[in-house]
Parts: sequence; C-alpha cells; structure tokens
Amino acid sequence: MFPFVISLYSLCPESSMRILAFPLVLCFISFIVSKLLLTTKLPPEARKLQRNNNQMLSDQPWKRYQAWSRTLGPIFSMRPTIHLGSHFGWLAWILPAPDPTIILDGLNTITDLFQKQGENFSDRPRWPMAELLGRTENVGFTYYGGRLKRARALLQSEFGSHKRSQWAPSIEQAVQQLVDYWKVPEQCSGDEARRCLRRTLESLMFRLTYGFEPSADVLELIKEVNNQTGAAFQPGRWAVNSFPLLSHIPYWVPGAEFQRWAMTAKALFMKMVREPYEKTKVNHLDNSDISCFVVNHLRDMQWNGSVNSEPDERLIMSTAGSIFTAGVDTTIAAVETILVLLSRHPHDQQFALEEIVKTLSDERLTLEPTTGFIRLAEVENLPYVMSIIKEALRFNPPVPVLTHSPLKDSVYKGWQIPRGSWVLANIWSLFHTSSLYPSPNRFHPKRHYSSDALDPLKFAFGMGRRVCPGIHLAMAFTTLLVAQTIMTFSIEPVSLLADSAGHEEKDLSEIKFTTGLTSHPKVFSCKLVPRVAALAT
Ligand code: HEM
Repeated sequence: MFPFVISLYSLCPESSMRILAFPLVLCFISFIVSKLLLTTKLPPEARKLQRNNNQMLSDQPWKRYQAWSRTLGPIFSMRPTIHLGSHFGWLAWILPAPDPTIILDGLNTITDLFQKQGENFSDRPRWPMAELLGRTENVGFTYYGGRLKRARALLQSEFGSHKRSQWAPSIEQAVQQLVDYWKVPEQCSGDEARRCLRRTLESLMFRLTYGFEPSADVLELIKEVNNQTGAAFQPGRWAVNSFPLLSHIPYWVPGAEFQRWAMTAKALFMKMVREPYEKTKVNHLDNSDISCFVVNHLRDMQWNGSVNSEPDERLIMSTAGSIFTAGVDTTIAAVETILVLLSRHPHDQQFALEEIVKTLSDERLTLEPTTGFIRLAEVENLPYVMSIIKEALRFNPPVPVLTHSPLKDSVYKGWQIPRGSWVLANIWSLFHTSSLYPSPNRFHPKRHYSSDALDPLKFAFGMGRRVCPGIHLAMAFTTLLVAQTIMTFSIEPVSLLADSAGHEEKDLSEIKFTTGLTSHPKVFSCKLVPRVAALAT
C-alpha cells in the first residue's frame, strides 16, 4: 500500500497536482506511523498462538489464556476473530481494525488495574449488538456514568447487608422449599435435582423483585431473552461488534438480517422488562403486606413526592429487569459446583456436619436431623462451611473472566491500553496459581480454614466499581443452603452417563465445567440421600 501511494504521487504529472496531493500523502504517512507506534506499544500480541487455535470459540478459553500468559507475561493482547459474512467481507479492507482485547493475569496486574485504578477501569466495552438489542439498559452492561451509579445505589439500598432482616425470611423459605423438593426420591439427583434448584432460585429472585410468583409464560419469555442475549454476545458471530459503523445500516438493506433480528429481540426484551413491572405497580403498590424491590422503591418515590416521574420510573423498571438475569444463573452455578465437589469429598461433609451440630446443639439435631431447619442468623459463624464455599468458588468461579474497559487511554508498565478496549481479568487463572494456592487443582477447603490464603470472595464477585451488588444476598442464600443440605442429606456421587443435554461424565474423579459468561458443572452427577434414611439402611 505504502509504495503504491508513493508511486501514485510520483506519477502526478503536474507540480500543482503534486502540491495538492502532498498533504494527503503526509496524512497517510502519519496515519501509518501512528498505527505502527501504537501497535508496538500494545502488550505483546498472541497472534502466533491465536493462529493455531480459534481460542474465542474453544472450550474454557480461560485455561488457554493462562497457558499463553506463561509465554507472553501477565498482560497480553489479542485481535478479535471476525466473521463478516458473505455480504460484508470486503469491509475488512477499508474499516479501521477493531479494538484489541487485553488479557490480565496475576494478582498484581489484576488488582493494579481493576482495583487501584478502578475509577478508570470500570466501564464496559462497547458492544454494538447489545446496544441494538437494548441490553445496555441492563445494569451489568450499562456504560459507566451517572445512570449506572443510580442503578447500583437502588440495588445496594435493597440488597445490602443492612437490609438482611427484610430479605432473610424469603431466603429461609426458599431453602426450606428446595430441601423439601430434594427429599422426594424422583427429585434427589441429576437433572431433576438441578431443575428444582433452578425453579427455587427463579421464584426467589422474581418475588424479591416484583412481589409475586412468576408464571410459566414469564419464565419461558426470560429464557428466550437470555438465549438471545447469549447469541448477541457470541464472540466473532456479528460483524457489527467489530465494526460499529454497521449498526447504522437500515434494516431493509439486503444483507442486514442482523438488524431485523435485533429489532425483534429488542421488542421481546422490553416486554420482559415492562410487563412484570406494570403488574406490580397496578396490583401490589397499595398492598402493605408486600415488600419487594419495585414496590419499595416506588413507595420511596411517593414519599419523596416524585411518583410518576418518568426518568426515575424507567430506572427502577430497567434495574428490576436486571436482577433476575444477573442473580439466577450465577447463584445456580455456585451451588451446583459446591454440591458436585462435595459429593466427591465425604470427609469435608463430615467435618462441616460436626461444625453445624456443635454450633446448633439443640433438639433439631439430636431428635431428627432431617426435619430441622436452620435460620439464617445461625449460619453466620460456620467457618468450615464458609471454607467449603470459598474453595468451590476458587475451584471453578461462576464468572471465570471479568470484562471491564478503560474510560480513557492509559499506560501500564510501559504498555498502552487504549480507551474502549476490552480488558479481561482471568480470575480462573488467578485462582489456579500455585504460588497463591498450592496444588490448585485439588479441592481443599482447609486452605481457607487454617491458613490465611488469599480470600476468593474478593475476586469471585468482581472488582472495583462494578463489584456484584447482590453479593450479600447470594452469600446468604448459598451459605444457608449448603449448611442445610449438609445437615439434611449425605451428598453422594452418581454415575450419570449422560444428562438430558447429552453431556457425559463417566469418570467421577474428573468434573467438567461449561464455557460461557457463567460456568457450571456439565453434569450434575450427585445425589442427595436423606441422612436418617441413610442411617436406616
Ligand atoms: C454466587 C452468586 C453470584 C456471583 C458469583 C456473582 C458474580 C458477579 C460478577 C463476577 C459480576 C461482575 C463484576 C465485575 O464486572 O467486576 C457481577 C455483577 C452483577 N451482579 Fe452478581 N453474582 C452473584 C449473584 C448475584 C445476585 C443474587 C444478584 C442480584 C441481586 C446479582 C446482581 C448483579 C448485578 C446487577 C451485576 C452488575 C453490576 C455492574 O455491572 O455494575 N448477582 N456478579
């Protein structure tokens, strides 16, 4: 290209034409030079390693990133793989290259950028397909700024630890209900047990948000919206994610199927956000027995004399619509991981059971363990149960990679991190670093019990100004459920050759986990056997 422009310039017949062309050539040269300089300053690129693997589409990319960071160092960059499709392939030649993805590994690098420089590294990367689908109204995808801060304040004022007495009864009720489901022999293992967990969490999160039970239709709608979100975020699938200019193409242009798909998906998303909100507003606002996210915030607005103020209502509505999607899958992933791991570690169950028995020491345990229910206030001091939860979150974090983006250009240890680039913190790799956690592939809760190992809770729920606002609620539910399950059941491994999704797990010593925004055990290969029944046989 460069020799081509120079020879064109020398071919200009007249000196007046050459004078006119000179600034153009100068611009071109400075563009190339600045590009070259920028490229050399980006963290080392995984280009060669990338060429050998289509890493974005591969299984558990966080494992591959860890291997690459051993070659390239704790900060490296990648160019996204793009599929432009048959209609827009030629655009790759004229559009500027998409922003790089920068991967962070290691305690210092991750905490330096996401925590110490949290003010800068708290944005989300531009995701044009998500914008077309309206998803940037969802808190998890909202760009950093005043709107995000107000949405997070609404969440914290409802789900913070100071509101524990408000949500504790719902959590206790949900855990008791789930344990009762699991006591039914047909629902105590594999896919059925998993379905009970999902049903309980969906109902809990929905009631905490809207104050009523979700219907089967609403759950179906949420599922469809989640599938579409997953499709919108599929790496490499949409050219518009790499070349945002494409989002201005009108939907009727041939080849712009993505615009038509996005329009339909956005309408479905808005229906999911709007309908339950309106129902709560119309039916439950005057019912003093109901306390939930939407009702409590609308009542606050009434108190402040600003009811029906459209911008505030829209914020309450869209924030409410974010709770279910952010809270259900992550908590399910955590609980499933804990139970599957515990099923392979009976000694840890026994140790935790002894701790629970010692702490409660009342008739619920001595008379008939399976009928006793634990209260949330009673699980606050169960260090071994807490160590089990921390170790499971370390072993397979529900969100293995955190995705942030800097608000402004920055330089870290001489490497350039351009504004708007995708910056991924490899939390899975941090948790599998042998200098921090010796024998990281071993499930070993005692490392958190008897030593001062780095606390996984500081990372598993995110970092800086995007840290999970549901952490107290999620930890309360998980701790109570794990303690109650250990008290009520013996958690045993089962050899499920294939679950309904066709995942196989023949070797019980190796647990496989899924790839995605959240990571679950592929197979729920465990069974909950009531303790009294277990003793009787
Ligand atoms: C064990 C369960 C959970 C885990 C492991 C988890 C983990 C996370 C992580 C890693 C993030 C991203 C943080 C970052 O980018 O730095 C996040 C964000 C978020 N979580 Fe959770 N979460 C859980 C449960 C919940 C629950 C129950 C709720 C609802 C009350 C919730 C609501 C949110 C929201 C709204 C965000 C977006 C925050 C933002 O972007 O500013 N999460 N969570």
